Amino acid sequence: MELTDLRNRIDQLDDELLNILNERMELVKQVGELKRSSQAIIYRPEREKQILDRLEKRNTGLLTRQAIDAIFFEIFAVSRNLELPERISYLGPEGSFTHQAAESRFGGMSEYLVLPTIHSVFESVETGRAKFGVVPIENNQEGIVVETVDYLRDKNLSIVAEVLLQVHFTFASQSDSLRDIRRIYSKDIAFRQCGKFIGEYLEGLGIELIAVESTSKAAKLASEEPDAAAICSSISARLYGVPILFDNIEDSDQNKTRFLILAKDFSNVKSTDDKTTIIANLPNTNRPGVLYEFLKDFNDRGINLTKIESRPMRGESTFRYWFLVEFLGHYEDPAAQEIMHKYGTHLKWLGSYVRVS
Ligand SMILES: O=C(O)C(=O)C[C@]1(C(=O)O)C=C[C@@H](O)C=C1
Repeated sequence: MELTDLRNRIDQLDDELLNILNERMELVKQVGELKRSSQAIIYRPEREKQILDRLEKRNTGLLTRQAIDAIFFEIFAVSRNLELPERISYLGPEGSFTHQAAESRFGGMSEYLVLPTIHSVFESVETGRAKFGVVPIENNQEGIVVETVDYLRDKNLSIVAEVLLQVHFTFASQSDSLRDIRRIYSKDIAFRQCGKFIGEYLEGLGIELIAVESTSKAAKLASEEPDAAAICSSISARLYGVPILFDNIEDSDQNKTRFLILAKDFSNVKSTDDKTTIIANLPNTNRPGVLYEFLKDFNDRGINLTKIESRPMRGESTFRYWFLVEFLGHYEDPAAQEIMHKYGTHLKWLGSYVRVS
């Protein structure tokens, strides 16, 4: 077929797609009306997963699961906006990896509130300025983001969903020569994740490494200072117009960051593959065997623990800890319920949500 013929055929299909999408939106609008009259929750990640899983099974064409996810997450985001526009806050500035994570779930059309700290994201959701908040919780090379973990304990927000993002760093600077660069801005975690690149290319050049709150702040600073560079995401380098000198400079290509979507008083319906996050404030953690017995309770019930993170009890003179614990399954599963009842107020349930692997 000739190019014009192909394009004519594409135009015809786009017309059909548009009609079908509008037809879908008519139904979504009715769902929205039903939900509003019963005060039901608009965002239903487990329903979205069900749709995506079903489509993947039916799919016989060229689209990969990743492509189906990308297209349909955008459709869901538009649908939710039609049902009820909801504001989403995220750890900024614009162009941060958290921004990317937020857009992957809430699409390009949602209203976003860009906030400077993890604390301010928690606060915006607590006060209702945003319906959802997006924060990083861990990186698979670097470990936990302690600020997020500590606020999960101290604030009263629920986990709605998790997002996994493959992280790539770029080295961007207005300077064409590495010898003219005097300082590099980035987040401390990013400096550590790009250790090999820094060692190979920048050692001995007397360059100062300056840690700032986010990699996009680093890009912004590098856009203002010609003798500076940033280790940042490629979106933020582009956003601030800083030329990229090297791409994918991270030590490991397995580098993934996990983000959480938070909301107030939120609870997901069970899906086929859930994860649960709780805080454990165990009594008498200094008595031998307390932690062992707690973990054994999970093992005895066949519950797969996926994470246990110790954090110090602040304001005490001894070394005592509380734990962030994650396990596979939903909070409503009988085995999980048994543990929740056994430990009562010593456990705080943060959320059960669709697991992303
Ligand atoms: O099924 C619903 O509950 C809807 O609101 C519809 C819909 C969709 O677009 O399919 C939109 C938002 C929800 O997160 C899940 C699904």
